[in-house]
Amino acid sequence: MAFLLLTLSLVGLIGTLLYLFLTFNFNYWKKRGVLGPKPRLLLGNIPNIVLRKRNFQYDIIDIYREYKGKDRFVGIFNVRNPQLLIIDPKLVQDVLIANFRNFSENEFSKWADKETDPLLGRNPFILSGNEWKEKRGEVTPALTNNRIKASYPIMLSVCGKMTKYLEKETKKHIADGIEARELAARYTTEVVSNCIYGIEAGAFEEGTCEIREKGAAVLDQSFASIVYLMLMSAVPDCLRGIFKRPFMRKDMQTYFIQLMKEAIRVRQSTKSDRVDFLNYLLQLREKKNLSEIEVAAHTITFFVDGFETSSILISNCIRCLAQHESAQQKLRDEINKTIEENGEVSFENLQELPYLDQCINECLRLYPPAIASNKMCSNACELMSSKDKPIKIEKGTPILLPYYALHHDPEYYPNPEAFIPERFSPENGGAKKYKEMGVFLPFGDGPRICLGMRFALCQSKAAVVEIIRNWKVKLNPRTNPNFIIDTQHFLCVPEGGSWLAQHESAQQKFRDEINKTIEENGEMSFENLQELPYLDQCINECLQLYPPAIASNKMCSNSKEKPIKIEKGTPS
Ligand code: HEM
Repeated sequence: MAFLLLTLSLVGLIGTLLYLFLTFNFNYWKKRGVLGPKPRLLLGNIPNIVLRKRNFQYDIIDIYREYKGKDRFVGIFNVRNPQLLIIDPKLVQDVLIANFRNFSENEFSKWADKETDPLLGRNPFILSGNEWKEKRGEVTPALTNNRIKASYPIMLSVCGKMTKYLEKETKKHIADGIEARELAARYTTEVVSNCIYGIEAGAFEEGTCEIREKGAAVLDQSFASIVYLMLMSAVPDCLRGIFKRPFMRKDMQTYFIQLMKEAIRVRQSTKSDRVDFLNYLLQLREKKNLSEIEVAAHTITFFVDGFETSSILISNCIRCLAQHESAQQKLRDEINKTIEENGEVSFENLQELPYLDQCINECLRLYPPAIASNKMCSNACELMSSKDKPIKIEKGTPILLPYYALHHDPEYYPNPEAFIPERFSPENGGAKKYKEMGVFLPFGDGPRICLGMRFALCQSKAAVVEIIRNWKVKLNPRTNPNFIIDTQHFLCVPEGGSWLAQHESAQQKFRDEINKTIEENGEMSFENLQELPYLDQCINECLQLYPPAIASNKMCSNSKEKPIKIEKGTPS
């Protein structure tokens, strides 16, 4: 009995201590005069990090909507940890640009470091202070316009491989069609392998592609890691070191270091002088005497920050165009006109195609791959509330910038759920207008703006051009037409995927018919020409769509009294 009483008292004591630990901070924002929803025990204000009934970002979007107009920011809790959610776009700009000195760190830097994560810990996204400046400074020259231009022919050659792959796949008649993100991931894997390591990944070949699998695994693991680190926010700062674990598995690190070594070996043995990323890294290694780990860390940046984000942009853009046939046709016309005039879509053309730019921007607005940005206060400072009351922000306070919620706010974007590329037309002020308002942030802004933005836009635009010029894209019925952010993902990925309806490109089907005839008969005889069924169908469809004689002007040749009196000579 005494033992039972003792056990019960102990359980009660532990329960009470745990309860106090989890809730003692719940008046943190109230004490500072910051508005905010009441947090729940264990769940805080972002319950779906734990419950996983929907993507936890929807919890944040709901709070944004509820508190918009009430103040410039909201005080919320992640489990028990106070965070400041910014609502006013002017304040978002302040955090990113004007007041950068006080918000220069990403919250992620609390969780990863060079000791636990030798490769990820050297990524500019994670670093802070002088180390961040140094590493960012090292990668920046590798992504100049000239280097991206030098990579453009490689991107075009990967585009060609993608088309061949699609031609093969469409003949297989898979009931569900082709999943757009899977297709785009093959493309970005091949581009990154070629541009960064100078080696072929074989991402469009039959069977498994090792680089693709490893690249995807780095990020799959990251989702679990994000959930883990959100939960670990509940742990006091002084205890965090005990729970630190690497985000990248040891075998992955070894794989990517080996890959980089092999790439360097091949480059040096072929004495190639390709002006690409690897070439730049080799020069940098010499100049700064970089270690193996440091060089490998730079290559990993592309996999971690660029591979998945770009494939999401490409697949979401194709999805939007598949759902909006007239936009798709308008884009195809723009591409075809450029090819007609220049014989190709050059690197310069790609930057200038206005409708392509609008489609990409509208897709980045609707579905920004990074749904929100998690910053951290790096120096204690004050932020002004809407009533001009200064609020003290402590060093280390997480600051949440809700990119998706801003992009979907009807005050800035009327009819925000609709795909309307024309919002970004030059006549409407283009993307610049929204950037200046602080409401268009797919790549962030300020000194920590995405380093790979131009590379990402170039590879994504090249892929979209390639697909749209060759294929009429439609969604397979397996695709949920409503875009619901996947519960399992921390980036803007649709639940269930975007399945593209399979149909052969008319051009390819036509080419196959001609080749088959020549193969069988050695030539295209006069008789063959009359008999080719698909040629006949194409010609008829074209005549129906664009009859060379737009109308016919006939004349009544007999005067008739009934039923309608038509005088002789009346044109009809
Ligand atoms: C469509 C594709 C991409 C999107 C939407 C995207 C988006 C972003 C966003 C939102 C940030 C954080 C900005 C902030 O709020 O602080 C970021 C940072 C970053 N991105 Fe990207 N990104 C893309 C592709 C790439 C690529 C291809 C690279 C390859 C190098 C890259 C490298 C980085 C790096 C290194 C950072 C950290 C910069 C810093 O902290 O100084 N990104 N990106």
